[in-house]
Amino acid sequence: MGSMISFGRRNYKTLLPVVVPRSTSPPPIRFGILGAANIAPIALIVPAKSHPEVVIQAVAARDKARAETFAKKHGIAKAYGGEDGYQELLDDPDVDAVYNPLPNGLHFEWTIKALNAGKHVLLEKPSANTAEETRQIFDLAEQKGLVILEAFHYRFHPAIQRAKAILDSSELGAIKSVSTALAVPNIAFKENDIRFDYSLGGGVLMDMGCYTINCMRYLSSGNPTAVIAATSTLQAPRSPALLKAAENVDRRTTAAFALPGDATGEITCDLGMPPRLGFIPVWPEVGATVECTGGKLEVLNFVGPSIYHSITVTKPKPDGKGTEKRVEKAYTFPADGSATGGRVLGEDWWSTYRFQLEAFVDRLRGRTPQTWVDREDSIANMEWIERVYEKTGLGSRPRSTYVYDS
Ligand SMILES: NC(=O)C1=CN([C@@H]2O[C@H](COP(=O)(O)OP(=O)(O)OC[C@H]3O[C@@H](n4cnc5c(N)ncnc54)[C@H](OP(=O)(O)O)[C@@H]3O)[C@@H](O)[C@H]2O)C=CC1
Ligand SMILES: O=C1OC[C@@H](O)[C@H](O)[C@H]1O
Repeated sequence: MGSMISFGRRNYKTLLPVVVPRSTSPPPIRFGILGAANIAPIALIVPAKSHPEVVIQAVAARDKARAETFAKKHGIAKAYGGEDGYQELLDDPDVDAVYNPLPNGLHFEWTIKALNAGKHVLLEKPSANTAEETRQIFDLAEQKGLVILEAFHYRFHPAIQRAKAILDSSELGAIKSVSTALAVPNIAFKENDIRFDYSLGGGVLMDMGCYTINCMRYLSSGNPTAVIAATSTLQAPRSPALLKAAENVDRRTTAAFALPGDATGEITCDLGMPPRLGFIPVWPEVGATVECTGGKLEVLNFVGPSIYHSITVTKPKPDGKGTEKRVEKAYTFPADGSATGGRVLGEDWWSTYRFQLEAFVDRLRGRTPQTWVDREDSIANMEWIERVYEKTGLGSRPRSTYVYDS
């Protein structure tokens, strides 16, 4: 009963946070959003309400009326729209940082344009269509002295960091295998979703697979040494009009990896699991399992842990007779400040996105963020996405045709 109440309280506060007063000195960082994307409220607009140093200043949409409606709904001062709307937002001197939640295939072009306009960028995952594009994005950001972050929000939450700390301690011994999964039922996305359009960088490996690869790499503290096998099931839209867009688009992909130290890795991602027996709805699957020489660690809901999660450790009993289980939750960082450089950081209702925003702002302000997803991490993640696509035979998503003067 108690945990039901805290579940309700936590999630209520996440969705409807108390709006805190904005800082005056220094003035808040003013964000502009490229596209009236579905994810923008959850990933930035709501988290910003409880951050005193952030203001959502502008939104741009291809359709001006859509931008205006979105701006009105979310209390955003400026709305840009039409053919030049995105660029006008980038050229706005009242915008300091840009959130880029465009379709994957447009991440490269609009992040390069944002950096060239002198804006810091919070960039949605996956960072681009290819590792080479990701490298160019980070090169330009470094050259310009701007902050760029691939929005792997779950990495900023205490839950995944606690799981990693258990693995890094001597408690469970060496890692033997890591498997990660992210799969949703076929009612989650419509057939015409950007995720099913190859020309926009679609495919489950890009969308959900980027998390499963990232989490596998994070928990195993390194990069795979090889893709052993990979298989995809293609998206098969019922509407003939969508067949062309869905060409080369994987709906489900599984892959097996060799990991350092003779360990193995496995990922599963699915954007449209069919109902069992054709009519029984299936539950989403969001988990990570790590088998170690001295036990097992399981993380339930590593992607959205602020909603609910569990970290389960199973290991042999000290007397060797059977196993014992321990279940942990980590909605906050340890009170002793051991994970946060001595400072008190966050609330139990902070979402992954709120923790991420804190880190992004810290970096912009010259403070040390609690954690970070750095250049090499983002590049390697794209590299392994491409290697899996190579193994499935589907090939990387199309390289951007955008050419800029570097
Ligand atoms: N961090 C997270 O938890 C999540 C991240 N994401 C990532 O965010 C990005 C957007 O996802 P999501 O919000 O679900 O997608 P949406 O389809 O809701 O948003 C994409 C936006 O892109 C704009 N756009 C520009 N050009 C095109 C085009 N040719 N076709 C379609 N849209 C276009 C649209 O903006 P306009 O308003 O101008 O029409 C639209 O609002 C993806 O990269 C995805 O991987 C998504 C969900 C969760
Ligand atoms: O968090 C997420 O879950 C659903 C996905 O389709 C989305 O793109 C991803 O970021």
